Amino acid sequence: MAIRVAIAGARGKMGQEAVHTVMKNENLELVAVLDYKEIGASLAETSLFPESYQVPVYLDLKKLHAETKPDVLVDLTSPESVYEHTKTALQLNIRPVVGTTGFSDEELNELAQMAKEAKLGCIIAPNFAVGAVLMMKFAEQAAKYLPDIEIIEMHHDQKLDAPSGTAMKTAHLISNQRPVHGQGHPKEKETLRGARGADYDGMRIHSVRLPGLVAHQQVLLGGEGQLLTIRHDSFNRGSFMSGVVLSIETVMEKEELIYGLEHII
Ligand SMILES: NC(=O)C1=CN([C@@H]2O[C@H](COP(=O)(O)OP(=O)(O)OC[C@H]3O[C@@H](n4cnc5c(N)ncnc54)[C@H](OP(=O)(O)O)[C@@H]3O)[C@@H](O)[C@H]2O)C=CC1
Ligand SMILES: O=C(O)C1=N[C@H](C(=O)O)C[C@H](O)C1
Repeated sequence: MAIRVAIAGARGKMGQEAVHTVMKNENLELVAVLDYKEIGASLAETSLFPESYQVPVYLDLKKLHAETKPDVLVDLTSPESVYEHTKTALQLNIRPVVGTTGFSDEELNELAQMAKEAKLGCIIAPNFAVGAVLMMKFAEQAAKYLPDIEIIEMHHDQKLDAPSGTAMKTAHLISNQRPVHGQGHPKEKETLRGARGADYDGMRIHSVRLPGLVAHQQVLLGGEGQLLTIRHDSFNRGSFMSGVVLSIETVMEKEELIYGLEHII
């Protein structure tokens, strides 16, 4: 039987790609989309999708659930709405697959507790691209040997959160491998605020936003007389789709929250 999928954020850059991916996959059925603006009764009524996409649009997740009974909610919305969507989905027995970034640690902990109590799968993946997951894992390993690290993430200029979820996840993985320590000269002083980037346990994160970019990150690991650079580039949003499908399939088999695609690939 096909997995019944609902998508929140279907009009967005990732959402549109995800809609096409689910529609084309015979093991998945797109039963509804969740929006927060009046865009018509069905996806086909928007100019974004073909006439054949007769997928109902809901403004309320509870109503969506009552009428279309999805197994999974894929969230590709905004940092402002994702926490409430995920919480409500878990309360309604819908398994969340979340690509939206911008969670606080407290929110992640609370959702993990909810998923555990409900024995419900929930996957939160800051990056669905397999190459990006490898980049993070390689950086985590390399940090044992080269613990002075700066992360440079580069994204399109429509991105709402900084640093990116991927940079935060990378820093989180690396921080398990290296002692917290300051980097650069102990007496260094910024003459322009922000010049040294954000500080994550002494590691520095720099966020670049430019038109033309999609999603790119490099991790710079410095040692005496040497530099290791680990870089990943997503050139289009198709790069994320195999991870979205894998997450939808896998979340059906899980009974807890999983944070990061590295736990399921
Ligand atoms: N995990 C991963 O691999 C990836 C994650 N992302 C993350 O996914 C999220 C979306 O990215 P992207 O597609 O580029 O962003 P977009 O801004 O292009 O799309 C977001 C869409 O969500 C809609 N939206 C906002 N709030 C709600 C709501 N409450 N209910 C339903 N829809 C809503 C927006 O509508 P409107 O514009 O009208 O406000 C918009 O159509 C971001 O957090 C981004 O960081 C992105 C790429 C890969
Ligand atoms: O907003 C984006 O585009 C992306 N967001 C995710 C993030 O914040 O890491 C994943 C990817 O980098 C694209």
